[in-house]
Amino acid sequence: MKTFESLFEELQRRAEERPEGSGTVAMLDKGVHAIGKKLVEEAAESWMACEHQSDEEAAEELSRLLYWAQVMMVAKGISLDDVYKNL
Ligand SMILES: N=c1c2ncn([C@@H]3O[C@H](COP(=O)(O)OP(=O)(O)OP(=O)(O)O)[C@@H](O)[C@H]3O)c2ncn1[C@@H]1O[C@H](COP(=O)(O)O)[C@@H](O)[C@H]1O
Repeated sequence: MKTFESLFEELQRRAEERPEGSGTVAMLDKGVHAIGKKLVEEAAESWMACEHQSDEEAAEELSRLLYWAQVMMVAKGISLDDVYKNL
């Protein structure tokens, strides 16, 4: 199963290798403003799912929120350690 750490490594590899068809690469090219909009959108969808939908749907939305947080980290060059030291 994928973990937070393994997804982050995968996204960093995408940024380095820039494979054809990667949605992550496309969004990294759009930049922080566009990524920020997706981050906020998924945060709102996570909130709504947690209030009004099933636990499974809430978990799905929350997984997307984590993905977009990671895309933002890659875009900004922020490492896992940079984030973890604040936890
Ligand atoms: N975990 C994710 C992931 N979670 C969310 N998303 C993106 O976030 C979007 C949000 O989904 P929604 O259902 O909310 O769709 P939406 O808001 O209607 O989507 P849009 O039409 O606005 O894109 C999805 O369409 C994906 O673009 C993800 N995109 C990629 N990954 C993983 O990231 C890795 C790299 O992916 P690629 O860069 O695409 O190869 C792979 O392991 C993928 O599984």
